[in-house]
Amino acid sequence: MATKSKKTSAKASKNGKKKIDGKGWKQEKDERIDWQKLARDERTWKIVGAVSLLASIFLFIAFTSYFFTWREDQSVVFSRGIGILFDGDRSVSNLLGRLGAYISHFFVHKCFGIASLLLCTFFFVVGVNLLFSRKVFSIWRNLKYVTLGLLVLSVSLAYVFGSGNDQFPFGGGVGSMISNSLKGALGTVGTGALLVLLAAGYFIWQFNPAFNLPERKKAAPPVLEQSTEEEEEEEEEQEEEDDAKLFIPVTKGNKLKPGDQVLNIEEPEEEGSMHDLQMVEREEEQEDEEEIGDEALTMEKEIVNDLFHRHDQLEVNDIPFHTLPVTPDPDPEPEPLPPVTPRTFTSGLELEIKTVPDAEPAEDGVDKVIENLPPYEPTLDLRDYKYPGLELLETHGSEKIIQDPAELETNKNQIIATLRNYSIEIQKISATVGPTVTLYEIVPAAGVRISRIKNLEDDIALSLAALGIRIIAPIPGKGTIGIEVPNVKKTVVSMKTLLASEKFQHNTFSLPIAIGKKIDNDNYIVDLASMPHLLMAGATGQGKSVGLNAILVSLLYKKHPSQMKFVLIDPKKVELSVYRHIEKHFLAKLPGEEEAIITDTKKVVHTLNALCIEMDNRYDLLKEAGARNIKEYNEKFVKRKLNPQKGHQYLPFIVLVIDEFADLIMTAGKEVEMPIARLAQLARAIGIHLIIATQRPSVNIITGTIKANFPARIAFKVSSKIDSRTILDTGGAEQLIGKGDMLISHNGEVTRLQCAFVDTPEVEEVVDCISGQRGYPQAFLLPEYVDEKELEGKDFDSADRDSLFGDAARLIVQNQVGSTSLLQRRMKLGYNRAGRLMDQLEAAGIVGPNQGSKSRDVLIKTEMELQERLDMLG
Ligand SMILES: Nc1ncnc2c1ncn2[C@@H]1O[C@H](COP(=O)(O)OP(=O)(O)OP(=O)(O)O)[C@@H](O)[C@H]1O
Repeated sequence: MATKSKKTSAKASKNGKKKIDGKGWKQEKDERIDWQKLARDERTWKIVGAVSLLASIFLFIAFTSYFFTWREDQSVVFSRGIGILFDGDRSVSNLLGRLGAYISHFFVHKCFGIASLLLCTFFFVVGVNLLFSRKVFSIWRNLKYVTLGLLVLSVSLAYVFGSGNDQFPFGGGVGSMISNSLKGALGTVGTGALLVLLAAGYFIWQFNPAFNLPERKKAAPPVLEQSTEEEEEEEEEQEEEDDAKLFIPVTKGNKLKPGDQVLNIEEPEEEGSMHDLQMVEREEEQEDEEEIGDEALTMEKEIVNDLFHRHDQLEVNDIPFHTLPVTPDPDPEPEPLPPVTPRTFTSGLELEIKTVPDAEPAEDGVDKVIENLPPYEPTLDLRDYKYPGLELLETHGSEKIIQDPAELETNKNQIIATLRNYSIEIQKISATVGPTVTLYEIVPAAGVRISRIKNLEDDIALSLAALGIRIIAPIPGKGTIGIEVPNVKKTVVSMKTLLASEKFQHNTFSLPIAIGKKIDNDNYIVDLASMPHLLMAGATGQGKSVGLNAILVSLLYKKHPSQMKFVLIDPKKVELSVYRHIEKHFLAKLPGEEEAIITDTKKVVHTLNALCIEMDNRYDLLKEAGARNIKEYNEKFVKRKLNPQKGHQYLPFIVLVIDEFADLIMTAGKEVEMPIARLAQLARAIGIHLIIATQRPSVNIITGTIKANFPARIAFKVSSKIDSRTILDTGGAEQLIGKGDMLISHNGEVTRLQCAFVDTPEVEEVVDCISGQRGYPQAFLLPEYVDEKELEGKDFDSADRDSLFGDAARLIVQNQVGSTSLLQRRMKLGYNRAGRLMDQLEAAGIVGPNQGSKSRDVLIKTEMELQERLDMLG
C-alpha cells in the first residue's frame, strides 16, 4: 500500500501536482494554460484543420451564392458596411446570410473577383492536411498557385470585362486597380500583350510544348525533348514524394523513413494515453517551426552518398541510412522509442529506423536499378585506347589459291587407278582445292562397302605416293568418301585476311578467334568462350607457336584492355615473352610479382591456385548478383544494378595460356594438374578460359581428367598415330604436312584447317601499337595465394600478425560487415588467408566471434576508434 501511494505521488508530481499534506492535492499550475503544450497537441491542430475545412466550404457557398445574389445584396452591404453583421433588421439574399453577403462582397467585389474562389482551395488544403495529420496536399504549392492565380486571374478578368458599379465585378477591386494602372502605363494593347505573355509563359513552363518548324523536325533531337519532359516529370515526382513525406505521424514504435523530418515529438502525458502524433513537414517547416517554437525537434535527413560505380560518383538519397542526427529535445524526459542500433544519437531518443524497401537488395541480391544513369562503359577506363589496325599485319604471298589443272588431272587418274587395283569402282569424282590440300570427293559404285575403302587407307596412300593423304570415309553428313591430297604449291593463309573478313569483323562472339581456313576456303572463326577451353598439340616445328600467336592476336584485335586479360605461362621463356610489353593493358599477374609472364614452375602453381581463388570469388559475386554467367553478370553491372560498394565490378574475361604443358606436368605433376582440372571444369561460366599447348601429347601428360575437360582440341602434325589418338581420339594428325596444317576437333567434328600465319615481327608490331598507348597503372592483379605448406609450422599468434591486418581491419570497419568473403573479394585473398585474418581481427577485438552463416559483429564502429585500437596493438 505504502509503495502504491509512493508511486501515485511520483506520478502526480510529474504531472505538475504537488502534495502538501496527506489529505489533499494543491494544483500548482492548473491556472496557467501551457500554450506550448497546447500548440504541440495534436488535437489542437485537428480542431484548426476542421475549422479551416469548414471555412473553405463556407466561402465556397458564400461566393457561389454571391454570383447570383450580388445585385440584390450589393446596396445593403454598400450602405451598411461591416455594420451589416450586427444589423438584425436587414435581410440579404446570400445563402449564408449577412456574414456570407459581407465576406463575399469583400473578397469578390473589393478584392479579386471570381478568382476569390481560389481562396477556398487554400483553406481546403490546409484543413484536410491538419485534420488527417498528414500531407495530403502540398500547402506550399497550393499557396504559390493561389497567390499567382488571384493576381493574374483578377487582373485578366478585369482587363477583359472591365469594371463598373453596375457591372459584375469579374476581376474585383484589386484586379481593376492593377488592370487600370497597367493600362495607364502600357496602354490597352500593351497590357493585353503582357497578360498574353504571362499566360503563354505559364503554359510553356507547365507543359513545355514543342515548337518545331516542319522542315526542322528532323534536326530537333527527340532526346532533348524527352529529357526535358523527363526532368519535368522527375520534378513532379520528386514534389509528390516530398508531398507524401510532409506529414508523418510518429508515434511510439512508429518508424521513420530517410528524408522524413520530424517537427514535433510529444512525450506521453499519462499512463495509457496515446502518444501524440507528430507533424512532419518539409517546405513549410521553417514557418511552422517558428510557430511551434524551439520545442520542436528537428530531424535532418542524412543523405547517404554511395559511390555507385568506380568512375561515377552518385548521390543516392533513397538507400538505407543508419544515422539520424536528432537535435536534443529541451522538453524533459522524452520516452525512448523502441530499440535500434544506430551509430549516434544525441538526444537519448532511440528510433527504430525503417529502411526504404526500394533500396533493399532484391531477392536475388541485385540492388535497385539506379535510373537515369548512363550505362556503365568499361572501355572508358582507357577511353583513348585505339585497337590495332590491319596495316600492322602483312599479306604473305598471293592469297589466291593456285589450281594446277595438270596436277588435279594426275591425282584424279591416280586415285581411280589405285582404287581399281583393289576392285573399287567409282561413280563420280570431284575436287575442292584448298590452301594446302585438295579434297577429292568420290561416290563409289553401288555395292562398294565404305569400310573396305577405309581399311585400304594406307595402301591407297602408298599407291598415291604422297605425304599427308587422309581418307575420310564417309564424309560426315554427305555419304561420299573424301581423299585429301596435299597440293604441290601451298598457299599461306595470312592472319590479315582472316581478321579483315566480314565474319571476324562483324560477329557477336565474346572471344572471337580466327584460327585458319577450311579446305573449301571458308574462314574458321570461332568463339573461344563457347569452346570453352582449348588443347593444342603438335610435334616441334609444326606450327603450334604460330597457332598460339594467331589466337592471341585475334583477341588483341577485338578486345579492349578492360574486357580481357591474359595469364601467360611460358616455361620455355621465349615463346610468349613478346607479350610482356602489354602487361599494363592485357596481362594479369600475382600481386607483388615483377614479371607478368610466368616461367617458374612454383609460380605457375601459385598462379593456377590464384586463378582458382579468382574463380571462387567470381562465383560468389555471380551468386549475389543472381547471374548465371559472366555475360549476365556484366550486363547487370553495366546497367548499374550491382553495387561496387559490395565488391561488384566489371569482370574481364581471363584467358590462361600455357605454352609448354608437358614440362609443367613433368616437374609439378598433380600440383599443376589439379587446379587446371578444376578450372577447366568450372571456370567457363565465370569467364576464365584455358588454352594449353604441348609438344608431347602422351597419355601421362594429357591425362583423362584434362582431356575430359577440354572438348576443343587442335592437333598439328604429330609423330605417331597414338599421339593423334591421344589428342583427337582419332588418327589423322600424324598424316598432316606441317607448316600450320592442322586438325581441329570441335563440337564432335574433326575439321582440317590451314592455320593462319602471323609472323613474329607482325606480333611485335601489334604489341608495340598497344604498349605505346596509355595503360592501367599496373597489370590486372590476381588474388594472392599463400601455399599452406609454406605456412606450416608458422604460428599466427597476435604478435605475428598478417601484413594485411591493418587494411583488413579498415575494410571491415568501413563496411561494418565482418565477413570473410568480403576480405576475399575486396582484397583478392584466398579463403585460408582471409579466414586467418578474420581470426586475428577477432583476437584483436575488432570483430565478434563466428556466427555461422551470419557475418560477424563489428565491434569497432568508427575509423578513429579503430586507429586508437591499432595504435594500442602496436
Ligand atoms: N600457319 C602457317 N603457315 C605457314 N607457315 C607456317 C605456319 N605455321 C608455322 N609455319 C612455319 O613453320 C615454322 C615453325 O612453326 P612454329 O614455330 O609455330 O612451330 P612450333 O610447333 O611452335 O615449334 P616449337 O614447338 O619447336 O616451338 C614457322 O617458322 C613457319 O615457317
